[in-house]
Amino acid sequence: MTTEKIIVALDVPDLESAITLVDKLPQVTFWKVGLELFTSTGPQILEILKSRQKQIFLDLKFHDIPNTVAGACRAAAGYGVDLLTVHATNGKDALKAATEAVQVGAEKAGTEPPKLIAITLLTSIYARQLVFDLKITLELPEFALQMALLAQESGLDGAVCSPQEVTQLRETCGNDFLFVCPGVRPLWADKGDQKRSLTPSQAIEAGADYLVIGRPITAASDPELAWQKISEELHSDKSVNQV
Ligand SMILES: O=C(O)c1cc(=O)[nH]c(=O)n1[C@@H]1O[C@H](COP(=O)(O)O)[C@@H](O)[C@H]1O
Repeated sequence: MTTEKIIVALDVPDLESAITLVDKLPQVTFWKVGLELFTSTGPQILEILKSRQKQIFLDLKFHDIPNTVAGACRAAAGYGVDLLTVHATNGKDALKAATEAVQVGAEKAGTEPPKLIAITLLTSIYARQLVFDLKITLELPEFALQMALLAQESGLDGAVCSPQEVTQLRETCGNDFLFVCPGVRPLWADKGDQKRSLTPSQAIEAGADYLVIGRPITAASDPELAWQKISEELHSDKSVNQV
């Protein structure tokens, strides 16, 4: 297993903190820029990551009417990023429009289109919340599966799902569909707001193509040591890890 499958979530408030972290972790090849950092810095952070030859997951989780989602995807595809997110619950019309829009946006900018992936169900949601707050009566794994299938039928490249559901989703969607799994926690890390997590090696074993890991690395007192511990866990393929 290679650490190239780890995408580190650059969830920091400003450009200075982002650059400090990127420079502290030169081994990280794939960074995720999400809502906090992109809202704070705009595309400048993407240019900085590209100048350091990093792969970029632009996680803006678009959720809106088809025309608006398509416009946002067209613009985002122009940045030349590698992965881009929308919510599967946008529905089929918006997902199809988004799929076309990334092609158009990338072509216009003269760059490769990003792989477009859909959020199935946020990893911070647990089964009781799905029923009692969101009023969704499908069993949680079934709901996640239906959202992945909707994304696949709409022409997307993959989905974001919890590592707890990835095996089942992979079985149905097949190996050509990309699965990116956040909610990954080594045993020594705090779960925080993540409700459906597995350890890094369990997540890989379950069939994730990529793991997204943020705070266990970025909020650690020693991010380099945290990265090293996770890499060692993956290389030794052990899910049991000591502090
Ligand atoms: O799209 C995502 O990356 C995402 C989807 C999801 O269901 N759950 C989830 O945690 N994420 C993101 O993955 C990252 C997880 O960060 P940590 O909980 O700090 O490891 C955050 O940047 C979230 O925005």
